[in-house]
Amino acid sequence: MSFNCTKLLLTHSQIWHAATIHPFLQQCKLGTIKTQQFNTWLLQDYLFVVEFTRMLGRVLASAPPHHFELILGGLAALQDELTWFKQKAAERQLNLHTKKQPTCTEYCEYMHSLGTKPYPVQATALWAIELAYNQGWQLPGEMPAPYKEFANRWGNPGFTEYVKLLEQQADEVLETATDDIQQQAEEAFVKIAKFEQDFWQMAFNAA
Ligand SMILES: Cc1ncc(C[n+]2csc(CCO)c2C)c(N)n1
Repeated sequence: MSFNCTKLLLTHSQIWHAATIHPFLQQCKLGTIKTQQFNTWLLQDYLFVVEFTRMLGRVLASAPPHHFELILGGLAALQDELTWFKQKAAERQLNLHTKKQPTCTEYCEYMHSLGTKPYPVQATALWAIELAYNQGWQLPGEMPAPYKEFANRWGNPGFTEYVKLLEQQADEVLETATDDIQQQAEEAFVKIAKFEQDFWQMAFNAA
């Protein structure tokens, strides 16, 4: 089998499972998540998405021109995403000028470090980060209000399509990458899976 995103998911199915199926999301689905847990996630995720926006800017700077369209679409969508996060925080009377928790800080620093990695590694990381939310919010099934809005935002068919196109772009450059770069991409995938699991746990621990 050639080296691609499917292979990464198959090779690391267990850790990917832990990244996308977490009690935090299960309790959103059950409606039993505590406000403090959810609000912690919301605030920390806003801070994460700010740094993710910067990461996507760096991915664009490393990408071949025929990959620009998808990445530029993603960057444009982040304007709305950040505004929406601010709205959700305001509705809950949360202060966005909050300190990042250590897990969030570490993940953001890792995203920053990806900027010096070869493009196939960055494309793989971008796909993995988006897939984690696409699957994570989709897998539990229909969620009750107010979580339904969150689940739909990242579980909807349009977002699923975007993530598929990110996978295609990553696959295209992974297939012809050197063994060393493929190995770096694999390391990035595993690291991101662990960060995703830690991020859910960080919010869950806020109970
Ligand atoms: C910890 C964490 N991991 C992944 C995402 C996914 N994500 C990052 S930016 C964005 C908006 C669309 O590109 C989405 C869905 C997240 N939000 N938080």
